Amino acid sequence: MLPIISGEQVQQVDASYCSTEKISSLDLMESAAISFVDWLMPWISDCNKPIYIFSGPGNNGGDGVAIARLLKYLNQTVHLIYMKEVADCSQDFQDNFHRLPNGISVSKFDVWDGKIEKDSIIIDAVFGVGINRPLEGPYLSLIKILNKLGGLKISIDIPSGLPADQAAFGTVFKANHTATFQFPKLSLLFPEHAELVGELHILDIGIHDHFLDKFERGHFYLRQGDVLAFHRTFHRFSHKGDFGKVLFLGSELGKSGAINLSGYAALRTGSGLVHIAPFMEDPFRMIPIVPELMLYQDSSKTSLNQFDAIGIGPGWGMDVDKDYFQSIFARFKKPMVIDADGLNLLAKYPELLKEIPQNSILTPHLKEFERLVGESANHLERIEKASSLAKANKVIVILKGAHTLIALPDGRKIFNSTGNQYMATAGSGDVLTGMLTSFLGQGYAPENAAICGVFHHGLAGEIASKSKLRGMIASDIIESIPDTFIKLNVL
Ligand SMILES: NC(=O)C1=CN([C@@H]2O[C@H](COP(=O)(O)OP(=O)(O)OC[C@H]3O[C@@H](n4cnc5c(N)ncnc54)[C@H](OP(=O)(O)O)[C@@H]3O)[C@@H](O)[C@H]2O)[C@H](O)CC1
Ligand SMILES: [K+]
Repeated sequence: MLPIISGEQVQQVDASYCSTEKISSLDLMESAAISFVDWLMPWISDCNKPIYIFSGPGNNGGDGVAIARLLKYLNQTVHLIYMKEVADCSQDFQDNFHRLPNGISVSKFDVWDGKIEKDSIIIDAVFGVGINRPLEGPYLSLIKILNKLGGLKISIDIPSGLPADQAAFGTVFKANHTATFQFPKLSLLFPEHAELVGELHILDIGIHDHFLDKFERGHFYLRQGDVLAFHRTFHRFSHKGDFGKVLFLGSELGKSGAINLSGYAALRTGSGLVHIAPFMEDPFRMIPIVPELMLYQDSSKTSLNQFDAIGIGPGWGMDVDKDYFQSIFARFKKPMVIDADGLNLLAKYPELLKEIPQNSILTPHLKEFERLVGESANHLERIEKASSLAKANKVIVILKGAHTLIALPDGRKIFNSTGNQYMATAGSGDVLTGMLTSFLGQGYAPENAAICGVFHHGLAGEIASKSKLRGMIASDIIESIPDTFIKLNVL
């Protein structure tokens, strides 16, 4: 998995990479500029819109100047506005400035006429990871002007004004797209920064992952190439018992869709046998959404250990009896998945947290998480609280949302890269519960089940939303689960 290093460590990684590869920092800036232009050109080459690049005094500004040159070579109309005397800018900025070809309109900000043609493309290269204080003076004036404009606005590496590892501390450029180099900076993953970052793109500039390893500080980014290694393989003699027997408890009357979705998702994730146990006097009267689902009647006296994994919480409501809830932890001694009202009940009876079997997986969304651990000032605090909850109770906490966080009991924090806004639909969480429970039931180590469940869930959402967009529903996500295994070549 890709380590997410701090903004300060970026310079050290650059230096280590440049000295090992025997290249200059200017060469690395050139790689960054080339990767940016290669990424940008396919979707702007036909529109022929003027491009305005705003360059600050550091290497982020230097990237902007190098990009101005490359775009000019590609016959684009480029305006470069720089902020500080060239002699006071970083060396790589200066070297690039002196390489600018003719035909680019170049202005210093304090004498710039302030005109930006309608429908232009704005590229923000004012500050990168070197920002160390809130914007003020001309920088603040500029970003305020740019934030009022519409159109396509792209930040290089990080929206200017946003610190790499903390919550925003003042005015920040509002990008529609952020193209960040090599790895995502932590603050780009915070939900409260979504409006500043826009769509996030990670551009490879050639620095191999192992240059980041020695700076690793417990945060990781989960990419497609990482996931295969977490999967179990099965052979042609495997039978349905090998694929696990799982159970979903619950769903009060009127919410039986929840366990149906979880159960159906577990089947599509590969579970051999899937049972659902609706909270009804006669659970056998329920007709499951697919005939492959089996019905089960639970009582607070019977052991659940015949199952390989169970999922609890979806559709429960808050009327569930505390003794019944508590009995589950005594009757099932293996890792389980706890979601939705299962989490709300834990918030109501926090003394039960200690009774949860070790390595169980808790899957709160932000609101459920707040009920469990209280309010957080920002996502940084939330990430730390999730990690503390995981460590203190020896459970895995999956904090759902864009870039879902997996907080492991050993302190590692993993951010997911799959999924999109269309997954914010009723039942999406029930599907995740089903997938996680399925992986646990298939004998995956809980950490691997969490990683695979979260990644495949997001990927299934991406695949399903391609044709459905806003009309995507949770059942569509389930129908796309098999395609995720095909895409990852997990056979
Ligand atoms: N491997 C990579 O990811 C590469 C990244 N590159 C790019 O380089 C930037 C980081 O460049 P750096 O020069 O370290 O930082 P910035 O460009 O963000 O600028 C820092 C300078 O700005 C001053 N500063 C900081 N905050 C403010 C502020 N609020 N107002 C005014 N000035 C500010 C600071 O100087 P001070 O002495 O004034 O503190 C710095 O001079 C990275 O983001 C990438 O875009 C490389 O191109 C190559 C590879
Ligand atoms: K920037």
